[in-house]
Amino acid sequence: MTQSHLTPPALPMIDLSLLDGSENDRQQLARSLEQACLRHGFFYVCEHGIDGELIKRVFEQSRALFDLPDAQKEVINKSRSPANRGYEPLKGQTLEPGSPPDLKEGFYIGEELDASDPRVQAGRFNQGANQWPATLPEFRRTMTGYFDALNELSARIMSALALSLGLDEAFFDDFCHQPLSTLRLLHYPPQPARPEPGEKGCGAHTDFGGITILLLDDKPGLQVRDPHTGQWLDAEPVAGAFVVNLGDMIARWTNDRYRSTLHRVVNTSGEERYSVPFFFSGNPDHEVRCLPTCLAAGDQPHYPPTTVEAHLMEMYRRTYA
Ligand SMILES: O=C(O)CCC(=O)C(=O)O
Ligand SMILES: [Fe+2]
Repeated sequence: MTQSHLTPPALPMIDLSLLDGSENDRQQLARSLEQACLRHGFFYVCEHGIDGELIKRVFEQSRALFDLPDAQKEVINKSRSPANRGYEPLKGQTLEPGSPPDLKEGFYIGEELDASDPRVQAGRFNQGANQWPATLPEFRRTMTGYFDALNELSARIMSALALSLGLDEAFFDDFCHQPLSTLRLLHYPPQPARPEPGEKGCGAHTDFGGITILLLDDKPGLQVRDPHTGQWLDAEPVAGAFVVNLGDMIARWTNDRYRSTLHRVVNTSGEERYSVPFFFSGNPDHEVRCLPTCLAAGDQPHYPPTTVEAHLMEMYRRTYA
């Protein structure tokens, strides 16, 4: 056994199967999730029910995509898509203002909506068709299967979050209905021997939306800033578990009781690193407002109500400005 197996993970582990257990189990889940959200806003989730074979295929297809010749990736460049779907080249995003561009390439997938869908006709934010790689026959089916599975998993995690906040488990059902979700494939080449000052795989940032479910390969690199000590913790991959983190919307719901947490990636593994974040942002029309259980008597909400769509548009505007 190597040393890393003996070191407990830096972040708490949440067993999601407790959601289907006894009342005691559900209380245990609620309390451990509450602690995880208050302490880090970042945690591992195991017993999540997602098929390991599907996860294997997602990584295979992701690798195959990034291995395509540049010319084939260019044909499906994200800049050709009104819904922000497709390929984002290396250094295409700068998540940490003032730092060099991120040393990663990416690929964005969302719900497949054709031009006749009312949401597309109305020009709603990020809604539309995907751009699929023509030369990878298994890619679309694999990613669509994973996308659907993670929408369901997200809804379960939202139920658990509701319990952790003293709410009915169905509280977020309206939020979870017809959600706006983004599946993002990422590839981080090894950092160059002499990186630019401040150069990272992914600059320090918080995620915009509701929750993020992050699938990691076996390479380290993800670092999470401890909100209480300011230290950067290494979030090592744990086989069979996802990393889940709270996005910026959570502060609006909870009046800053739960917060999103800064994180970044520095791929010093010396090898290629692949990860697959899934951003669950919920129903675009859902109104995000201070939760009844998060407003003590005499307190005022720190944020005015907004909608999911308005919140996301504002966050995108700031990052890609
Ligand atoms: O690759 C990772 O481990 C993290 C990616 C991430 O934070 C993001 O895409 O928002
Ligand atoms: Fe992130």
